[in-house]
Amino acid sequence: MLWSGWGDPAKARELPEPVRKLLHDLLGVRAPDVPAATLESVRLAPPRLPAAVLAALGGVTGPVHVSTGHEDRVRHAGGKSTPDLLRMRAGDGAGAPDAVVSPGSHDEVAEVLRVCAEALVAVVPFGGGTSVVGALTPALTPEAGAGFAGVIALDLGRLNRLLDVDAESMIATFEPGVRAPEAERMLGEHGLTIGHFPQSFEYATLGGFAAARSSGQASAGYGRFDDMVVGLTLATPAGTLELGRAPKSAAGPDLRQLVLGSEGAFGVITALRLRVRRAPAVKVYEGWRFASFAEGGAALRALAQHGPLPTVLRLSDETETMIGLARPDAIGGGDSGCLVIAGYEGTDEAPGAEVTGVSARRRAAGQVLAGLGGTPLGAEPGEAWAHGRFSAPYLRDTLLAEGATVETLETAGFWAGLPRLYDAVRLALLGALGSPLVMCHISHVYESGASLYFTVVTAQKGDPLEQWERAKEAVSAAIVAAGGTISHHHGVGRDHRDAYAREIGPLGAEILRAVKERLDPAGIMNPGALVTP
Ligand SMILES: Cc1cc2nc3c(=O)[nH]c(=O)nc-3n(C[C@H](O)[C@H](O)[C@H](O)COP(=O)(O)OP(=O)(O)OC[C@H]3O[C@@H](n4cnc5c(N)ncnc54)[C@H](O)[C@@H]3O)c2cc1C
Repeated sequence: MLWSGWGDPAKARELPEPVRKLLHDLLGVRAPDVPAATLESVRLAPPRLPAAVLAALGGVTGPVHVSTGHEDRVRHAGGKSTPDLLRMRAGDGAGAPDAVVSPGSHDEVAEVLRVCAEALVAVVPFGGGTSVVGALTPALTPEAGAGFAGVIALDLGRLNRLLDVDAESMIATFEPGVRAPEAERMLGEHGLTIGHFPQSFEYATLGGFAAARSSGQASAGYGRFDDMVVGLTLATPAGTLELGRAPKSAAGPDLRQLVLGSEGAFGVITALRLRVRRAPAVKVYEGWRFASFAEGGAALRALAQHGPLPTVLRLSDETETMIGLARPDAIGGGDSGCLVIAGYEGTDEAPGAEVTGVSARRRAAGQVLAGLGGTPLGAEPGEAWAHGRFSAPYLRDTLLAEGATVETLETAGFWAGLPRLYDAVRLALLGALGSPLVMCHISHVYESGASLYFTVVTAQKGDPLEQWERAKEAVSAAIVAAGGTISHHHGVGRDHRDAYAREIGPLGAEILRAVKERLDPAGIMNPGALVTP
């Protein structure tokens, strides 16, 4: 992973000429005066951890799995939000932990937590490091500086095994540090899939998906990640929680839901039992055009409420369609109207395929889309989307280097309130940034509502971090005021913490604090994330 950007540097993307021209002519983007920092030049505070603590941690994991090296600290200094990348490009390593510790088992995790609680060392569980909500940077917030002897990143990369496949119950048990492609490869050997394909698929881990309540591009067919977790193990400073002994239960509130989305603030997920599906034999993706976002939205709602649901269902608004963002390999060559991508995964061979098979669902969904004003565009847009589905984030690095800030943000609401939410976010962004390019799509649908996912591109003016923070504040306030949730799938971290507290109200925030105090009495777990200290 590129330390100051996204992904494999070999996959870096050139900016298509029409996009470059648009940026310069329409948005007034100009290349920054100062070149981006090199890894070696990133400024870090001297590591604070006392030698005795480092020795105790090394005694748990083996000294080779405790690092205070410059590169390790830089690589764990934050996630991959645009502010994180701007800080890295400016050589600002203030978010870096004092050490990176890599445990190899649940017991080692539990023991590291014990050592850290005793020595008052803050612990940041670190999966793939792809958080976009400031969930990995406690050192940047005053509450983490105060009172702690230091901060460690607890890198879960060594917990990378598939532990068990129960083919009868269709459950796979994983360690949390398995990256998504590796999880799919291992399950593929059993003819199975998780079906979770977020845009961060190449680098994010299963533990991170659970801890941040992630949702993937095929959520219409496979569900959100939190729907897939049937059981888990959580190591906390107060002991271990084992949760989930049946697919559903009426035995009181479901404590799994307290762990899902807990973002390392309560403990460390050390094992996950996931509901899995048969790997699809057939995958078909296609495009449809609607005249407007409202008409396309009505068609998606009909599919969500009355079926049949495609596996992938995504609707771009007019601006996103015009730019061609759903087809990142051909960006700049967009079209008019609003593009829908519908994908169908499964088989045509299994019993009942005449109703639930790929062909049957595609035919029936096609009738709904056509009946509600959609024009079929055939396979080409669908295949272009599938081909470029993980490549858009690479463009962000190119845009940052050009002097444009590009960032994404998302929310969700009930169908009836969605148009108001859409307008509120757009207005907040236009008000805060002048004349940015604002694009939106719907890619997660439910019977009662959907998510809205915005991509914003703007010329950098003054300090780009401050510029974005102001815009983000305005948007968060607009989302809360318009009745949306502060996050459908990115999570809370530090960036959304205050808005989340407003969303759940003072009593809700107190409940969270009480849970944290019980599981993490010393307050060492990812301080400042999720829960207002
Ligand atoms: C380019 C890009 C595209 C993205 N696309 C999507 C998308 O399509 N859908 C989506 O849902 N998200 C997306 N994200 C956000 C991000 O990938 C998700 O939040 C993902 O779930 C994070 O996983 P991770 O392994 O990288 O976790 P990290 O970023 O390492 O950690 C995220 C949070 O979880 C905690 N954590 C990690 N592992 C554990 C564990 N084992 N136990 C306890 N806490 C833990 C961390 O402390 C942190 O608070 C995207 C991010 C980027 C940069």
